[in-house]
Amino acid sequence: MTGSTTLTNPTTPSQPAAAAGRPGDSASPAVSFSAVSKVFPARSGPGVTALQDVDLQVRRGEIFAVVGRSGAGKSTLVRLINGLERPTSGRVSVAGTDISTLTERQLRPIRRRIGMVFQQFNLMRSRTVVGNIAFPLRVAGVDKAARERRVAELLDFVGLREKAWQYPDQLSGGQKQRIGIARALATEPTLLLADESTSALDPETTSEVLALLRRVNRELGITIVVITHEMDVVRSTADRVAVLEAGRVAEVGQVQQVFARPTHHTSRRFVQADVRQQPDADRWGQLRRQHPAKQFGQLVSPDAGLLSRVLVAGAELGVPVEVVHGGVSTFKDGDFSSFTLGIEGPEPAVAQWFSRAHELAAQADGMLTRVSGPASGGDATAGASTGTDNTRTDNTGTGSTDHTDGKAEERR
Ligand SMILES: Nc1ncnc2c1ncn2[C@@H]1O[C@H](COP(=O)(O)OP(=O)(O)OP(=O)(O)O)[C@@H](O)[C@H]1O
Repeated sequence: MTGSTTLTNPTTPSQPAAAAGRPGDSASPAVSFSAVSKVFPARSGPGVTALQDVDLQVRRGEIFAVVGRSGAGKSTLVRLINGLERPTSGRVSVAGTDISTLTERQLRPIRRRIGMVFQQFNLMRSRTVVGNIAFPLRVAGVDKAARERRVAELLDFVGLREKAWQYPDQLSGGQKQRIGIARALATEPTLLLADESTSALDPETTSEVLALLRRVNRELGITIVVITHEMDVVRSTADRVAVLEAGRVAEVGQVQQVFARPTHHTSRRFVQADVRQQPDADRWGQLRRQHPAKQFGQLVSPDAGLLSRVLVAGAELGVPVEVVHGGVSTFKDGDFSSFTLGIEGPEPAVAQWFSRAHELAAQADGMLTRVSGPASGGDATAGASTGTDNTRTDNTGTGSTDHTDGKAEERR
């Protein structure tokens, strides 16, 4: 039995290099969408535009998340990557091969290099765990001895060897998904598509499955595209994220960057739903009642050390600054801090502190937004986003949704 990280390839290496995503083709991205639109014809009328002018590149070796609300076009995007749908216009390439015009037969070796993990696991109830994992190997024509070796390796990798002869109905949801992942890895894919792979699981089991996906990426070097509507999945798992809104890419970037400075109103809503460290409307009201003499600033940054630097700047300028709300969120490769600060003192000194703190925040790839005015509740994430103009003051404390949306549209 080999160790958990030394998975071998039982399939015959008959696929063309570009399709398989093997070395020699290393310059091309794992997946590339160029001006892709997908329109589903309707019985009458213009049809449903599921994706419109999508330009995206998934880099080799990364975990790339696609987040969007129901109907945003996430599943259509996945189905275009594995060739189950064809673009109405534009080009979809997998490991450098344009798959938009390939026949079913030409698509087969490419699909073999793409593993799929599903929300509802899609295990065959009539087959044992071994039978389920071995199934794609049977289809690929792998002989019995190689199949058995591979299944044993995969069961070790996902830590479920003792379940080998059980049936799916005898497994918990998390175990089913780990078997689903083992099956997806059977033919040694270079790309894994995880479509809402944790949506049916409780939070603890979700963490286990996401940890397994991170191991698949780290130890096996497999590129992963994670489709989700949950920002905490993005935060804890992905390197980069694309936010889909009504079939268009609203925003794409490094996960921490998108959390720190979401530039589109849809991204802001997703971030806001996840970053609990920012006060909601009730908490804003409470803060203003507790600190009637204070002004407020919202400090966000991937650098947790920024907080102490802005506090020191306050001490140097004789402006008392204190943390009144906030905390640190954990990401795949680091942290993201969000603190609400209460600032007190005469206006020239406070303005001087804001100016200095803005500079410090910019140096730390973070952002400080000044929040003041009537106690009308707050929307700190939206406020933070408007604060890309560092000199701005959010006088409503609500993030002025109309204004921020307008800004975001300009930036698209
Ligand atoms: N085969 C189809 N025929 C017609 N319309 C479709 C088809 N597949 C998807 N659509 C439409 O395309 C749009 C995008 O659907 P898609 O399933 O890709 O979204 P989604 O983001 O995956 O949503 P969900 O999270 O609910 O699964 C929706 O308006 C949907 O109704």
